[in-house]
Amino acid sequence: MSAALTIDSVSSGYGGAVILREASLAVAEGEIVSLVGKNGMGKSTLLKTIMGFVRPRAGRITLFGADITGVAPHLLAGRGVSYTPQELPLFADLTVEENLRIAVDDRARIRRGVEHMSSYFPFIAQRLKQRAGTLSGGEQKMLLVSRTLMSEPRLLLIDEISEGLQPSMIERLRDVLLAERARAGLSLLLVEQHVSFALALADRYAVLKLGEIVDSGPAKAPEARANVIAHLSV
Ligand SMILES: Nc1ncnc2c1ncn2[C@@H]1O[C@H](COP(=O)(O)OP(=O)(O)OP(=O)(O)O)[C@@H](O)[C@H]1O
Repeated sequence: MSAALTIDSVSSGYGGAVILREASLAVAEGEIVSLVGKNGMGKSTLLKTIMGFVRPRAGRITLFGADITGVAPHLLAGRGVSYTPQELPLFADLTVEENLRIAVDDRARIRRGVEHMSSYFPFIAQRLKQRAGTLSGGEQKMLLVSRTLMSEPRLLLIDEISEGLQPSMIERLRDVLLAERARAGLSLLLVEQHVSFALALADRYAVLKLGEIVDSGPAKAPEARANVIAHLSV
């Protein structure tokens, strides 16, 4: 399997603070990797460094074989990667439909995309004219995931999407992301605190501790859950 993403000995940080310390991780094409770790270990920083919001100080990042180390975020758009940050970047005053249109500019694709996403999240078809800011927190997250999927990324980076979601929404989200992987061969790097969701969705987990990947393994191995919980509790 060829790599969708490789992070090779990448260091980065903010001002004088070094956060990522020669972190290395790869996501194969079609693979789902869950990145777990305690608060403040650098998980979001890793995603932001991949996306060029934080400049790498050392190391190399490749996307589908092309070197993207230090490439600015706006230049990454159109290269098949899509990023869902922890903060919800929706336009609160725009309608559901207008928010979805941001992902695609072709009318036929918008129509097909809205239909497809509504098959996953029926509220979308029912609330196309509702302002996004008036949706519930969970619905806003589903709208954001829909918008991201409508851009048909080959690699999706998602930061803590399960936070604040009720169990049935989390299960729905897991099913949707697995369905999209099966349908479109999507690769996924997921930052997650919700261990059950992280392992149920992923092929592989990786643990980030003080800016380094300190453990990784198959997510469905019998010992995976205990390993991850041990890392999160010490
Ligand atoms: N813009 C910033 N400027 C300075 N320091 C920052 C900035 N963003 C994050 N940090 C610091 O970098 C460290 C890693 O933060 P990061 O958000 O990457 O961790 P995380 O593992 O995603 O944590 P959490 O699980 O709490 O979201 C933290 O100490 C944080 O305070």
